[in-house]
Amino acid sequence: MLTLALSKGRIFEETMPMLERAGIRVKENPETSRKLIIETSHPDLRIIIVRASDVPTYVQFGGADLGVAGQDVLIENGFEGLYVPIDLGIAKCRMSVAVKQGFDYASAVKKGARLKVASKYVQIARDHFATKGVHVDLIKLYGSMELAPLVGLADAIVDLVSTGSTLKANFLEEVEQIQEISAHLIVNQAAHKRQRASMQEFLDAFAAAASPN
Ligand SMILES: Nc1ncnc2c1ncn2[C@@H]1O[C@H](COP(=O)(O)OP(=O)(O)OP(=O)(O)O)[C@@H](O)[C@H]1O
Ligand SMILES: O=P(O)(O)OC[C@H]1O[C@H](OP(=O)(O)OP(=O)(O)O)[C@H](O)[C@@H]1O
Repeated sequence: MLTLALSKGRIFEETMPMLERAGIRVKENPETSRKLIIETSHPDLRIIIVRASDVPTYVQFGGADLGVAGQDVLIENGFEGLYVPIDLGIAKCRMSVAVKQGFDYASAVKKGARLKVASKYVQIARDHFATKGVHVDLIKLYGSMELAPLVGLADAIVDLVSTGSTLKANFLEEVEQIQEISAHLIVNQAAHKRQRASMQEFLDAFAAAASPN
């Protein structure tokens, strides 16, 4: 039996069609069921439902053999113990820097100002500003990052952007794109070595269903 870790919401919704293309049906809908372990129509595959940011942890420590996680979560978590074989091309968005409309980010950077940056993605933010040579004070948040510049908590945020409508609704603007993000299949390295044959069927199914960039 192999265990696949998924998070509720867009990762689950966008992974389902991939499994269905391989003829695998999931027996419960996590949006309506309270169950955290869900059987599939495949006798050798079950799904566990965890927080998006916990998917790499479950896979890394063997609580799951496989998982689907965004690159944002992977970069923040680190890749230790993980094999990342397939860019699934789902949950596509980008990691960006955003500021309050009217804040002159370019000249603040040019002047060498020290910026207060709020983000859930502190590792990505730290690396980005270090590469640019910009001094920042990082403020770790767990959600609603868009609020931080509006109430004076931060000059800028580092967050995911897709349509841009969340930024627009909160009078923010995207001033820098850090990187494109999509969800990847991740595999426990030890499980991959041990169970290569039984895993290959699922790796092939995901590879066939993936639509990478
Ligand atoms: N607006 C978006 N459009 C497309 N993909 C997105 C968007 N926002 C996030 N994602 C991607 O989908 C993944 C899962 O996002 P989701 O919103 O389900 O979890 P989360 O709320 O960020 O995680 P957690 O519950 O752990 O805080 C993210 O890690 C990211 O890779
Ligand atoms: O550019 P947009 O299309 O508006 O998407 C961007 C929003 O999407 C993500 O939030 P998400 O939708 O995951 O909100 P949630 O974490 O509250 O579910 C992200 O944190 C942004 O707030």
